Amino acid sequence: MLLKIQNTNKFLSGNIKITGSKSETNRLLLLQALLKGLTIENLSNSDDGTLMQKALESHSETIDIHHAGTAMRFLTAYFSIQKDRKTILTGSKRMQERPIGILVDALRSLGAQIEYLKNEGYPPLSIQGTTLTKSEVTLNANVSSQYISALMLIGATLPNGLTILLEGKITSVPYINMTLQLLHQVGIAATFQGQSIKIEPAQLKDVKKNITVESDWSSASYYYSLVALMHRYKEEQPTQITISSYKQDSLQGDAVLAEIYTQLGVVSRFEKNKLILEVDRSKELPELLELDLSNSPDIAQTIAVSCLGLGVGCTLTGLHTLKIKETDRLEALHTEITKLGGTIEVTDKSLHLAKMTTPLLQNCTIATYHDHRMAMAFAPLGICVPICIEDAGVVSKSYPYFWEDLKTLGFTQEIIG
Ligand SMILES: O=C(O)C1=C[C@@H](OP(=O)(O)O)[C@@H](O)[C@H](O)C1
Ligand SMILES: C=C(OP(=O)(O)O)C(=O)O
Repeated sequence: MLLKIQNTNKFLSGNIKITGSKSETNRLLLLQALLKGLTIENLSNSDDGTLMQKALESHSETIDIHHAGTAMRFLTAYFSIQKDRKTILTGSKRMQERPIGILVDALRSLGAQIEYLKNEGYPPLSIQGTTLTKSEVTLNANVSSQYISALMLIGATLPNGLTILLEGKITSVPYINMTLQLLHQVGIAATFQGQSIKIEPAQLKDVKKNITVESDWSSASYYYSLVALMHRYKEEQPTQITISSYKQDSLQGDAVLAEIYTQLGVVSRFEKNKLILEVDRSKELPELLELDLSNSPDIAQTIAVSCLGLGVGCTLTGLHTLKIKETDRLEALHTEITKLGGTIEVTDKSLHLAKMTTPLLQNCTIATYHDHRMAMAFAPLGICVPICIEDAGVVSKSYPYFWEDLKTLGFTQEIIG
């Protein structure tokens, strides 16, 4: 579906309800499968969450998790400990290009029986469930934190618990802390200090616990971007978006958005569990925004596109994980920002966008490369120029109602192909 979107009113007001964090959802679903008695509210309605839930309920030998990175990594660990069960875990073409060797090596060193069915180091995997007998593992922590979270989630089921020793600079640290906090919430003792994580063994009986998932901050980023772009328009244009349900003490690292976007003229405040976003037109925008996003890689595309639309230059570093996500996000940003008239340079771990001084090119068609965040990151530019988004349905990976929600904010949408 090729979607042409724009917001000619230059008017932005509305209330948006976003469902639970997909990261928290997929951790809690796995813990629920191990613990029983755990109930979860405000689950993510994302494809990734639904696929995870179905995979955990399935009795089939072959399980296809499509594009869901967390499901692939977390379920590799989960099926490794399902004694006497054989599982073939596969995913989309892109998933078969996303490396998993570090996690497989770590699980094998603990006693897991995992074989590669196609390419060494990549899904699909054949997993023969067994009891993992060892209790200490060392792995490289600089490629994906999901490998570490996967081990943490099953750690308490091992007879002697699990000590995870991390080598190198740890990436996406808030996601590891999220896993740690959720383990604590379900009563599993765990610590994370320096380069070492320790999970105590636990009797995984009925926990009788109800957890309400906070809404997804990565999804909230597109509204921060929209409000920031209103900085371009005159004083009289009302701008207020309320999004719910959020917490001031979030487990999600992407909550750092609130702080980052103050630099781009967005003021956000809490009213109970509602987050109210407004534009601060008196804010003088920087010439250049410099950020290290190694702790919040999923908001890199949103921020780069906000800067493009606002005519702010940006240097984003700590982006080494972007090349192995749903697409090579650095290359994808390079191609699509160039189409709009921007000047951008990328390396394998950073990007630099020059301050744009000419208007954005109109009616560009943005390719999305099977990446939900490419579609959603570029959509807010519809407040500046008419823009076409290719394969718009791709948003369902994390935010299936994104286009409907955008419509309620006055965006017109026309399917043109
Ligand atoms: O653990 C998680 O829920 C996630 C961790 C991050 O991945 P990396 O650790 O691979 O950067 C993030 O990009 C992804 O969307 C979700
Ligand atoms: C990278 C992402 O997801 P995953 O790695 O879980 O596929 C994402 O949602 O941006």
